[in-house]
Amino acid sequence: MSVEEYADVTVVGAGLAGLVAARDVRRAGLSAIVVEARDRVGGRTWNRPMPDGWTIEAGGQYIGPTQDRLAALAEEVGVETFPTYYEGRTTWRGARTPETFELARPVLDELDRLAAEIPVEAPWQAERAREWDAQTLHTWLSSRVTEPTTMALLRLAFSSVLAAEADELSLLHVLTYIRSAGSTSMLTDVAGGAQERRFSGGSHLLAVRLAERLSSPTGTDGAGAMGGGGVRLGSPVHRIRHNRDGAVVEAAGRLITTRRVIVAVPIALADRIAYEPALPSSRRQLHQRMATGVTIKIHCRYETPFWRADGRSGSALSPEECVSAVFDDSPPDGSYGALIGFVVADRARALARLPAGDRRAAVVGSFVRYFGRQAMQPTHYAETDWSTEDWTHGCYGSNLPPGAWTRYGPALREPVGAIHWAGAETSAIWMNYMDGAVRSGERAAAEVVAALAGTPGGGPAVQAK
Ligand SMILES: Cc1cc2nc3c(=O)[nH]c(=O)nc-3n(C[C@H](O)[C@H](O)[C@H](O)COP(=O)(O)OP(=O)(O)OC[C@H]3O[C@@H](n4cnc5c(N)ncnc54)[C@H](O)[C@@H]3O)c2cc1C
Repeated sequence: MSVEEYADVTVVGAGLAGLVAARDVRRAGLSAIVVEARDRVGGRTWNRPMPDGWTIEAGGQYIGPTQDRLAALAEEVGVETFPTYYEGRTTWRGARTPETFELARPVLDELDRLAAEIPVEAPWQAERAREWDAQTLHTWLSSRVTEPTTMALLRLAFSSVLAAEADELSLLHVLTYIRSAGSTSMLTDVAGGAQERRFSGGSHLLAVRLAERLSSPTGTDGAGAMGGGGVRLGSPVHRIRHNRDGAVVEAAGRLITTRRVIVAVPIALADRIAYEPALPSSRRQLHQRMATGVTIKIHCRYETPFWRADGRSGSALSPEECVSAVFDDSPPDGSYGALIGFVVADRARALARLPAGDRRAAVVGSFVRYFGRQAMQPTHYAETDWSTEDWTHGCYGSNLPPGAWTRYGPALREPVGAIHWAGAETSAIWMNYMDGAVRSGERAAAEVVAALAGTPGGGPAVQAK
């Protein structure tokens, strides 16, 4: 027996995108139910409790300049930020020549110039869209860079940002990504870039507090009355029956009749839901091409941030190490030391094939080569392999291979009857980032509210049974 419910709007997915969409729908006086597969909210933001009593920020954690919608949300729910520790020198490991970094600069500048030609809302309409979408980032880099260490550096920069190798990515996708963030340096930098600040208590608090407000029995969020609804955990949606006027959303143990649906899940996961009638072919094909990145996030905790005494920032990079990017993740008071490391793309695929003991040895080995023998014995060690998370499949976000943006890009945000699309992947600004997730939720809610304005309520045209 399923629980039968009604809501003006049903949101699939209680990540930041879905929760923000529900907030805005309810602010417009409509009811909204958020249906979430996991037994927690937050999706790719996650204060993950570890068995030995510590908590790690396993998912997205940084906020930077121009991420204004995320900043506004943090202010609204009372979560403060603090600067990422970045004093001292960055540690580099790997072959380099005196020109390695110098030769990369003009290449990055050219990418920034090309990205500026992209219409942010419609990359497929760029004048050179077909030409750029017909090649991988690697093909393009190979036509510009002959010096091997510069090539390795550039491949490292993009694999760190997109969690995919340069030969997996359409050049148009990479340019779209750069355009959506503003520039390559916005993507890669700590100071002045996307890694500039962290959230006190973790970014997961944003989702937790939003969900608390949505579930509040008083039905208010401090900004005026809200429509009813709430968040239903442990309810994976497996089917949506829909037409122009409404839908029935079927989740484990639930049947929700609704006037509009907002699907706010990673695009690859949107394909796990059955749609009746079937989605248009362009939308379906987009689902099948938008592949998640591959990342294993590492946390190592130490008694002290010992690298600081050595004049090191705790940031480290290497095209040769298993852990190719590292940051200081210690608390603001430095009361203990913490490093986070990112194992991405081909390195993550290789690491995931090893048994647990060998994985730890490979990861800690990288930290030791970066910071010396003191890194050998972390007091705590954790890996989060997002590819094994059944309701995420990979991270940080999703990417398109050659030929997909120009063929299927227009389907990215186009509603299908009563179904609207949100999620960080659908944002024109800060695509694949938390800020993009917030923006996408706001956009999808505005679409739905506009679509329902002036239409009579009282139940959809699709029957529950
Ligand atoms: C390791 C890592 C590091 C990152 N670093 C950063 C960073 O520093 N800064 C930054 O801005 N971004 C970062 N990101 C990306 C950022 O976390 C995401 O872009 C953002 O959180 C996505 O939010 P979302 O709501 O679009 O999707 P999600 O958070 O993925 O939410 C989707 C929700 O839908 C649920 N779901 C899926 N399928 C179903 C179904 N069938 N039925 C019901 N529910 C379903 C999922 O369980 C999930 O809760 C990082 C991500 C990861 C994983």
